[in-house]
Amino acid sequence: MIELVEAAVEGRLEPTSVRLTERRVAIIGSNGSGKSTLARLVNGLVEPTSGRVVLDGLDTRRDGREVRRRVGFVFTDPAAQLVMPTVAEDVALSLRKQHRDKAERERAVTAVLERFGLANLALRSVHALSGGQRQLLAIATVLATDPDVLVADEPTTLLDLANTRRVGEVLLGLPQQLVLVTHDLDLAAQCDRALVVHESRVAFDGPAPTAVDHYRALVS
Ligand SMILES: Nc1ncnc2c1ncn2[C@@H]1O[C@H](COP(=O)(O)OP(=O)(O)OP(=O)(O)O)[C@@H](O)[C@H]1O
Repeated sequence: MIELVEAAVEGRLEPTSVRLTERRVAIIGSNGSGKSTLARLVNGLVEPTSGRVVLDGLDTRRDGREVRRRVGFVFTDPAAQLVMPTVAEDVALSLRKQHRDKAERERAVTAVLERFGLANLALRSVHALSGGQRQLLAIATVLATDPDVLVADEPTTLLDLANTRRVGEVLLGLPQQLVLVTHDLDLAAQCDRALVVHESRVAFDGPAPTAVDHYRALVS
């Protein structure tokens, strides 16, 4: 469970208290409203300047390292997190701690790539992938570490319609808890709960379709 207790980031997010237990939680709202700040609080990338953020009993400020091990983060631009020359090497890098044995690691890499429909691209340079393939790979490398929670910050913003659907389906179908910051209101509406962030505070929190309507009304 993710819990924010009066968690605030000065100038970016007013004191916010929420308990997130649903499997798929969307965060929507205008540019600069505080969505990324809220999402980054969850994995300790941003620390609260007051209040606290707790993940399954772990305080993000006190237990930052353990929190980051349990919470995977996917960025808008997958290039930011793909560091190895080939697709297979990139997945292998994120599996190096779980599988120290090389043969075992290679089997695990194959399994991850198959799960995401990337097996035929294993030897491809990460620079020679389409945007959608690259984002799927970024998600695959994060999930390879088996996090309890996945936070994705506008993961479909750079993608075309088909890839937005594909990545959306992958994310919404995950067994892990998902915190999804998105401007894609169709995607947000499919979540189990959505928060509307407006002018640095949570202006609405409830069922996702209702939250989408609330956001539309706010900006109309
Ligand atoms: N590293 C930072 N240091 C200081 N202020 C920041 C930092 N990052 C963002 N901000 C400010 O905090 C506020 C909220 O930003 P945030 O990135 O959380 O918004 P957002 O809702 O995710 O926006 P967008 O949809 O444009 O990505 C903005 O006013 C922004 O300028």
